[in-house]
Formats: sequence, structure tokens, C-alpha cells
Amino acid sequence: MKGRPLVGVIACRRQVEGHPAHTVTDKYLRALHDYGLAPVILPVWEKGVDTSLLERLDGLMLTGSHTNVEPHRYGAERIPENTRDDRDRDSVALALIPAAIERGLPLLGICRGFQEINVAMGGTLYQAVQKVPGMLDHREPEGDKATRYAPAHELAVEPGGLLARLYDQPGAQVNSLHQQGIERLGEGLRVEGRAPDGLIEAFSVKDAKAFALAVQWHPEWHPQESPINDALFRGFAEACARSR
Ligand SMILES: N[C@@H](CCC(=O)NCCCC(=O)O)C(=O)O
Repeated sequence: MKGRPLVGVIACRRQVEGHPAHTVTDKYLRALHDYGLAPVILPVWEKGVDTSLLERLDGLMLTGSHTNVEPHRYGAERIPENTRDDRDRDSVALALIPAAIERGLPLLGICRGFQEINVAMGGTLYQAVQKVPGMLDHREPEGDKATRYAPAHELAVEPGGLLARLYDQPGAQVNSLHQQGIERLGEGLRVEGRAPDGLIEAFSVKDAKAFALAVQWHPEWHPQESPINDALFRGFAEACARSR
């Protein structure tokens, strides 16, 4: 019996009780489990990553994080509002992304993971969307977790794309916990959804060999309670099962 498809989940580099650690918050892992997948945490070491490990996976998830892709990765100068880095995570993510796409490994990017894929494909980021004239403030609200991950704005689903095939409605309400956002979309990416201010909040990889979708919001927060997030995880899980 084969068991569940194995999905690599990139970690964040943290200090836990004074020790270097590789962490993933439970909601990402639980969402994968609840959709029939087996998560495997991928450490992020300064020495980088051997991308051949992707041959042993059936999918790859790039999680969110309060840290940001370092601005030099997309040719920008850091602004004062951009204060939290995770360069080990940057190194590993930016190595795994092109290798996963080339290999046709099902790929799901969430929030920071969405931004990482954009940068890996040559795109750029706003470091503080709220400072861009005409744009909304997309930052995490104050309050308990239910408040922070509550729906925050409408998402307009672009017709004719992967997200529209997964979720057959023109829009949805999504949460918003990010200060950064897409300034210039990377090469070979297709817009799949936008916020009311026009900010790109979902994209897919054009002509991808398998499922390759990334979103700015957090679908892993109680996905079964939101039709668009349920559809997204079902699609990813089905793609991982086919990838075996
Ligand atoms: N730091 C980036 C990305 C925001 C992000 O991933 N937030 C995650 C919050 C914690 C979690 O739910 O994992 C930005 O600010 O744009």
C-alpha cells in the first residue's frame, strides 16, 4: 500500500529556546494532512539544499512567514519598514522553486511563498504596499487568531485560469496578513486573482507540467470553511496524488 503523497514543506530559520531551529506552524501541516497528504518539513541550512530531494517528493509547499525575501534578491534597496529577514530560507526557496517547476512537481506557494516564487521568476516586490498611493493596507489586523485570519477583502478571480477551473465563482473573500506584495510579476507567470486595489494576489506558472499556483492570502487557515480554499487544497492534493 503506497500511503499518502509526500509533500515537502519549507521551514523558517528560528531560534527556539536558544537553539537554531527549523520551524513550520501547525496550520500548514494540518491542512496538508486533512487533505490526505503527508507533510515533511524541509530544513533551511546556510549551506543551501540538494534539490535532488525533490525526486522523492510528490509536492512542495512554500509557507508564509513574518520574514521577508531580502530586497537585494530582486535588486531593491531595503526600506525602513522592512526589518525581518531569513536569508537561509531565501537561499533554499530560491533554489527549490526553479527545480520544482522544471521537474513538474506540484507547487503551492502561500504568502511569503507566493512572493518567493515571484522573485525566483524575476519579479519584484513592494516592501510596504500600504505606502503605495492608491493601494490598500493589507497588513495583519490586531486581535486573536480568528480575527487576524478572518476574511479581509474581496478577491476577483481571473477567468480562464487554473484558479477559475478549481473554483467556479467570480470572486471570494480572503484574509490578508502581509505588508509586501507583487510590484512586477515574474516571467512566465499568469495572474489568477486580484484584490480590489488591483494588487496581484494569485498567479500560476504558465505552461507548467503540473499544478503550480501561489496565493498571497492564507488558505491553510481552516480551509474547509471557505469554498475557495477548500477547492485550492483539493486541487493541490489531487495533483500530488497524480504526481506519485
Ligand atoms: N512577510 C511577508 C509575507 C507575509 C506572511 O507570510 N505572513 C505570514 C504570517 C504568519 C503565518 O500565518 O504563517 C509580508 O509581510 O508580506
